[in-house]
Amino acid sequence: MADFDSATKCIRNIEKEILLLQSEVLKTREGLGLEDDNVELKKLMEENTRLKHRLEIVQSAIVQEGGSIASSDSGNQSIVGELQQVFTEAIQKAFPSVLVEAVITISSSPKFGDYQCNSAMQIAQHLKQLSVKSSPREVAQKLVAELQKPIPCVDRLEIAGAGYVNIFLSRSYGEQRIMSILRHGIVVPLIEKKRVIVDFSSPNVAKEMHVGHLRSTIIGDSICRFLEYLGHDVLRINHIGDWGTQFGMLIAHLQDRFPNFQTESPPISDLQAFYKESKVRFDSDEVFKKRAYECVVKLQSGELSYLKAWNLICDVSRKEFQTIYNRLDVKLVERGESFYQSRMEKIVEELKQDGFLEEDEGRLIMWGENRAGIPLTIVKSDGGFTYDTSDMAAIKQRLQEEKADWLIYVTDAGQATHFQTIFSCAKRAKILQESKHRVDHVGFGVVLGEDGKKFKTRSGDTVKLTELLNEGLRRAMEKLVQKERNLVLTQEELVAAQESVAYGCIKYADLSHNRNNEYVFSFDKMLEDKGNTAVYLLYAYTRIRSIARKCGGDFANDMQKVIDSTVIKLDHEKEWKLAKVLLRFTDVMLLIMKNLSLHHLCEFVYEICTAFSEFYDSCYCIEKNKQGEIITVYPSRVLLCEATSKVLEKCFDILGLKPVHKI
Ligand SMILES: NC(=[NH2+])NCCC[C@H](N)C(=O)O
Repeated sequence: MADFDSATKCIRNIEKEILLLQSEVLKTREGLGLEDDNVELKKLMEENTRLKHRLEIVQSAIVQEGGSIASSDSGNQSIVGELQQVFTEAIQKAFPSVLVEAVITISSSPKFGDYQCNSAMQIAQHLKQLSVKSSPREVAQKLVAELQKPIPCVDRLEIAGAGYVNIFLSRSYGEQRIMSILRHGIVVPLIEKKRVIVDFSSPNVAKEMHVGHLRSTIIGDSICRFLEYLGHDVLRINHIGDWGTQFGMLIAHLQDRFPNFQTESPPISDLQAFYKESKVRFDSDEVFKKRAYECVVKLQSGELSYLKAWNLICDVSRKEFQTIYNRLDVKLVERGESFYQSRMEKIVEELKQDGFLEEDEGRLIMWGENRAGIPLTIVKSDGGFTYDTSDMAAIKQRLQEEKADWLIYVTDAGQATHFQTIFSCAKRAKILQESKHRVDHVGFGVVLGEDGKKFKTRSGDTVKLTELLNEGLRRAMEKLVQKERNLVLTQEELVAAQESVAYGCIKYADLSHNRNNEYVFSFDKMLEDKGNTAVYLLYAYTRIRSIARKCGGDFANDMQKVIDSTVIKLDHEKEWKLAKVLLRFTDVMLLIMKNLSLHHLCEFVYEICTAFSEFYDSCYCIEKNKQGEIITVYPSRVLLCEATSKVLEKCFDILGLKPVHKI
């Protein structure tokens, strides 16, 4: 592994060098437009030749390093990455004057191969600009001619249509890779490890934790699982709304309702009702309102009995949130808005001093770069801080104190502008540096009911999450009983299956939709056992797991022995098709790294399960006689099942699904 890491580092350095050299070559080439008698021209041309020569040396070094990685038994490299590299090199050799990186896509139909390189058209365009006439098909031919040396993962290349290069994967390469998954497990893709802070869930104290927060919880947790799997150092932050003026009225109301709250814990079970009561008083009673404001000042100045009252109120919500997190198995570190109080004071002073704040009708506002969009309100006209202030203090704390390289915020898409402005202001204030930091606002659409309207109960109230999860459990059990699973499973197994299905389907329904779109919450749909649902996948997985068990002998008891003594052959079309899907795992991971959209992983898992079911329908893994006794077991196929279950397991882990042994 150490060798592997250093080889990758080396490649990365070389790649950087190449980029630098390429840009220099470009600059030098631009010099070619100078008049003939320009003395600089000769120098530049010499420089150009020198750089080109240097580029070739670096490229051949890359090929050597790349070769050593491909031949090492890491068994889990990105196929798209490898093809991209080989094709880009071929482009550079065949068309040295063109600076185009190869684009590799997955073919839309098997007749176009497994992968495709469609760069010939782009290259032809570039050549045209350089006054070289060449059709895309000719370009493709030249490219393929350049690719005569065997590429480890490729069986053959074909030119099709207007100049597409169809790439067919090599079966023996596929067999080796599947064997490697069995021997060494799935190797984590090689990427630079980062310190990432994911801000998600983040409900508000004393207010409803609603389906929007549930979406944030599910998506955020899955993103964390994904990043943790890749080996990043992840801090999961629950940025709860636990500060602000509403605490004034809550504390004032608490003092009246439970005067001895300091010694006896007040029995507030329904904090939302308590909130509503205090709000009614706040809106109708001037004396109460005045007292509420005084309470805020006392709380913010840190007076003990006020802090105590505040904590009591937060505790009620905290407990409610925690039961939801426990049920969904989501881990979070609470660090609410209150955490930033002193930091808000500090950053306001700094922003003032640096001249970033402007007065606007008594408020202090801050514009982002180029004064685009709407400005942040940093200080309200009454001197108070806002949501914007806390996010400015938070971004600074996360980048400077926590030394994060990457910040992710998971909230509804409605907050996109807020975060873009925060990022923009943080750049202006030199807190955020684009060259050093990555920031993402991971937005998502609203949750709708089956009627296409905002998700509400029949009576029009917000749906309580505890009740929603309870309904999930009830409906999951109904489904299991319908399938007569209660007759086969023990009580314990049945409950395990119920929880796995209920929470699994709620999470999966959310994750499998493109998060940018609104999404219709429907228990009926998510509990269907056909189609891209958790139920279908959990059943498929359990079925795959049971195959080895049914084979008995070493298959059931000592899989390692089978792995050590079997050579996988993927002769049947359906075996090969399934294997090719499995081998896309790394590329799916790398895609999600870019766009943090987990529906790609759901589509991938679904594709694995459908490819598996095609394989299982056409290929015997076990043959039985009429009496139902096993007469033949096909070890290679059983191993393909084993590899499939390994890949599925990883994906389920990332999606937060918990498969059960029996279902
Ligand atoms: N750093 C942040 N602003 N995180 C998101 C907070 C979400 C906010 N509490 C809400 O309910 O909408």
